[in-house]
Amino acid sequence: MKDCPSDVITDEASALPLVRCLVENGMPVAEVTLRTPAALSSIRRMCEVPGLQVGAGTVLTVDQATAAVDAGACFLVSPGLHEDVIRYAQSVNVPIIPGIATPSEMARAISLGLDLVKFFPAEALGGVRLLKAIGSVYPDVAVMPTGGISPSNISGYLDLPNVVACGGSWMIPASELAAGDFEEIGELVRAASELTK
Ligand SMILES: O=C(O)C(=O)C[C@H](O)[C@H](O)COP(=O)(O)O
Repeated sequence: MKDCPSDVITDEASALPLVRCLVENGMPVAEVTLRTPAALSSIRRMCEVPGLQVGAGTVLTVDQATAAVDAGACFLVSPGLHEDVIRYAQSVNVPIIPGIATPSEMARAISLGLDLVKFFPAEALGGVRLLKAIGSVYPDVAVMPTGGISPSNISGYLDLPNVVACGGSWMIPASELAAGDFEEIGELVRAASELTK
């Protein structure tokens, strides 16, 4: 099964019910983006619950990376190649998945010792067509596309041999999360995890 992590939390009170909802509906990995003041405390609370691997996303600086690791994040995700963040993650042995958008950035990622990158923002860049072309020349680097992925286009990505996971926020809509509608979120999560089997 390829995993599909996701995404933004604005209120740490949502963290624990969200973890239960993700785990019960077959989602073993979640990325909490560091885009809200509640992100770090949410990561901390989510990590207390077994059954879910919680990572931090939108990690742009070494300070953020350090805080995320201190909060318990077991992987880090960045939108681009932040070399100081990559070196920090490597120095503390925490998996880092930085974003690449071109063959040159892929080459740079390889020279930094990476064998897993994010392809971001996937749909805006050219989607499956561009990723297939990049994968044909860098087949040994595993890729996690994110950005604009949805139930209508995810299978095209998952079918590519170098794609090991996809990320997306569609299964946790902000309005449902704010309203605490974990029934609806659960349905979307279950449907998403079915898509990856
Ligand atoms: O900044 C990062 O490190 C990220 O991981 C970005 C997220 O992957 C995308 O924001 C998800 O994109 P959507 O599914 O289109 O909402």
